[in-house]
Amino acid sequence: MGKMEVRARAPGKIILAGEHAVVHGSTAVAASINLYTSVSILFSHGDTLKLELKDMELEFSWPIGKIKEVLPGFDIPSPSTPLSCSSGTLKSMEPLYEGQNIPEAKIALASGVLAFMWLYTNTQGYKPATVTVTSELPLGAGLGSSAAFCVALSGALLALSESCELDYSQQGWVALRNSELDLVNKWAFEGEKIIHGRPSGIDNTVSTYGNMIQFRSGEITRLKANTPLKMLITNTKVGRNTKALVAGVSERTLRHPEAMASVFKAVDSISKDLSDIIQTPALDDIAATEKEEKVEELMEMNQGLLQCMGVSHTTIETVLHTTLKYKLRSKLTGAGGGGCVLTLLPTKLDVLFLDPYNSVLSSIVVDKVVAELESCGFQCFIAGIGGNGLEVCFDDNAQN
Ligand SMILES: Nc1ncnc2c1ncn2[C@@H]1O[C@H](COP(=O)(O)OP(=O)(O)OP(=O)(O)O)[C@@H](O)[C@H]1O
Ligand SMILES: C[C@@](O)(CCO)CC(=O)[O-]
Ligand SMILES: [Mg+2]
Repeated sequence: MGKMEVRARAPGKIILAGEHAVVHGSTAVAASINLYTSVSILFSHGDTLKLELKDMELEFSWPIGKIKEVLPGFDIPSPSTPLSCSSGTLKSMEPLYEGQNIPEAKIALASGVLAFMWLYTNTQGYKPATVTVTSELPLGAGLGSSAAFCVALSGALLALSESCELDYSQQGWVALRNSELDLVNKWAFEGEKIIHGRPSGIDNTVSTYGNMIQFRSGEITRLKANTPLKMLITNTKVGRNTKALVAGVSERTLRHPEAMASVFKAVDSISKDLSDIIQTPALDDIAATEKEEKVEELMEMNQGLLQCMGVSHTTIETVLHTTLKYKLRSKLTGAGGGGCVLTLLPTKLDVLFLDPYNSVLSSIVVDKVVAELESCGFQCFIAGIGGNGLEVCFDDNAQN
């Protein structure tokens, strides 16, 4: 007997080094953060498929007949065979959101809705259901909201399909087996392609498996972090979309192939150095401080190269200058063009974390820099780094 209901949650991420260059074959390093996107699916007996995006107060509803018309051929879904959505199929899916009145300001959501529809029909066919999405992640801000959405959705869909053999009696959040995570990751990548155009796969991979990873051309190395990194995250609140930024870097690469190849090669070395440093244990406080200084320097170098790629922004530059006044180094994270910036908080600042969600900072320096950044209209927070990846829950009573 299959299960009727499931919830899945997947984390967002920060990229410590290597964004954009990773699309062109360089190494990158990323870690999960403790902010999640959750998807719940409840099969129903009606003849509609509903998608509720709770945070945006948006609700989509399609008669099953309409879905069959637009996306024929999924009467027998094949959840164990990840399939790419061709550009022709994407085009033919447009009528699905045309009648749904997406407000102009939220039009970027259309690609997320199409990714949903592709993943749903491929794994569940035309079953009526209500799918509910909630997220703690800011959308389009560099923290991997698109990947967390695709991973949580693929996780929930596969957990309800025959390709997963799960023990439904388990209580609370449970992890899937590695082979199942591999399948979720492949499906989430297909969703990311619909949203991003040309994703490297790093975001969905770190969201699926969690912790910290080194990633190069689809090859994953799970890192054993021996360095506790504390990062301040500043959201410039300037909206942007990853697809356009990734395309912009590719165009620059076509115009200046040799120069950009050198930039990507430099980023590759930075990511590898960073990965080595993170994995080497520090034997005493002096060694720990030296390691942090190297991390800071590598972040600063990576930021310079991101500027070469054309993905910085005046607000990002403001964050860099503001933090530098306090001798703190920063770099953009994710696709740039606005979005979030990371600032390393060295342990010597003696930062105290009392609560992972509402972190209370004891450091005078951090208090001052946060106040100055917030006076510019930015939003600062500290997230836990390197936690679990995708988890699912069949326990109807569990709320969190
Ligand atoms: N909770 C969600 N519900 C529906 N769609 C979502 C959700 N989260 C993300 N998306 C889709 O992903 C898009 C944002 O993805 P985008 O890749 O541009 O930014 P990001 O993933 O937040 O940042 P980055 O890719 O730099 O890490 C949204 O416009 C929407 O289409
Ligand atoms: C900009 C990018 O490198 C990271 C976005 O988080 C795109 C990708 O790797 O898919
Ligand atoms: Mg994204």
